[in-house]
Amino acid sequence: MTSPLWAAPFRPDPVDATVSLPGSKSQTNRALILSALADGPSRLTRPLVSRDTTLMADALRALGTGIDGDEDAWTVTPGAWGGRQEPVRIDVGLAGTVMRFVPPVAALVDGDVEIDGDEYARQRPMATTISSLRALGVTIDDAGRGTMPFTVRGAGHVLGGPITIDASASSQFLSALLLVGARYDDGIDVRHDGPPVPSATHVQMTLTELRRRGVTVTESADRWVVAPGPVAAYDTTIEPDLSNAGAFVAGALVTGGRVRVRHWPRDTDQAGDRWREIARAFGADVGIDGDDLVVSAPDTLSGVSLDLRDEGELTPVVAAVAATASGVSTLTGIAHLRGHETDRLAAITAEITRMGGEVDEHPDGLTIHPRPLHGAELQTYADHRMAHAAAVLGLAVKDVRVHDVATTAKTYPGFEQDWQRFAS
Ligand SMILES: O=C(O)C1=C[C@@H](OP(=O)(O)O)[C@@H](O)[C@H](O)C1
Ligand SMILES: C=C(OP(=O)(O)O)C(=O)O
Repeated sequence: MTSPLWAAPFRPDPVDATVSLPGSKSQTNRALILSALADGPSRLTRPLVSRDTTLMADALRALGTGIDGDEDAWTVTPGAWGGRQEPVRIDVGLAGTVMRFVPPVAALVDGDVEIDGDEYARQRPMATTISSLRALGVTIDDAGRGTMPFTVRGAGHVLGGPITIDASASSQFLSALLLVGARYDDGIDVRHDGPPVPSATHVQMTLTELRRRGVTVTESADRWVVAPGPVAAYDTTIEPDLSNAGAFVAGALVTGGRVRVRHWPRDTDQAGDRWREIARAFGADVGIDGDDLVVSAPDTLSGVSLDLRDEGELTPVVAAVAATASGVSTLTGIAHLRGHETDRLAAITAEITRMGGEVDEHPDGLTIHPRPLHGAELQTYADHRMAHAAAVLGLAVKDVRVHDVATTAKTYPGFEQDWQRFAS
């Protein structure tokens, strides 16, 4: 079900706001997976409670994990992996982390686990998940589709060992195997063969989270080795989601304003930390004040030239800012965004064009030209980040109405209310 048309708040003068963000999706879902595989209970403080993380928690519960608590903290109690289990069906929604991270874990139960998701999820790339599990000896029934729905017929354990995959369509194929690898009999030794793996920051986050839990993982060019062994229980506090913070930084940029983002972590693997460099590239003044990030926009935004391969998820909001800049912007390294929640390169091009903007769509990027923009009804394609981009454009340009802003609940329930407050 989609939400009614939303009149995005317009702000003709500079915003000056302070915001606090909900927790990181990528950290929460990694912490859930690793806690479910651990040798004892773990506590997650300030987890993100959103559609993607609820789907992950429900998936792990279906596989025997105990997850209890409230919005402030969850306790994750691992089940006994390897036991016989009745057939279950897992709903992955449109969550890449759930659809790619859960099947290699489902292979550890002795029983059938059906994996399916939203209608559009069936179009997201999944062939590498299916072929890599098959190469590791796991039986998968996908009726020859190479996409969802499919059934993992787990045997209670996975041999693991050496495997070669092509993770160029999504880093999540690689992270998925690394996250579970310690619990495979021989660990996992993954080689990547293909065009570059995107989202290096997310792969780094996977390695950091494994090491925090005592897992031995080594990396060299295009090869990652996880030793078999226990995953230590680990209590963790989830950082604020910096990719979602990007919408607010962008809101300050497009209005010539200022934003203070509370509790910006000093040392983080989050892709959104790149916003510090991105805001500077647009001409902003960016500083750390105590625990906070403070971004002050220039009077006129410069065009930017950015390779976003390692932080592709930032692209829709970066593109929205670029559409309001005074110069041409080029965003490159992002062919893999065509397999995200929607084909984001096509979606960004269509929506900015709808407002009178001009975008050249390339196989692996976008060129965005400075053009006067006008109000329009913007589509969001069940994509939370297209909704954030639409909100940013609506702040800068009068009369923007947005279809299905509620899709932001994928990673940020309450976005609409927080944005309204930010804009007023
Ligand atoms: O591992 C993760 O948490 C993610 C990895 C990235 O996926 P891709 O490599 O498919 O872009 C990113 O875009 C996604 O939002 C989250
Ligand atoms: C690509 C994204 O999500 P997912 O985890 O569904 O791949 C995203 O959040 O931008």
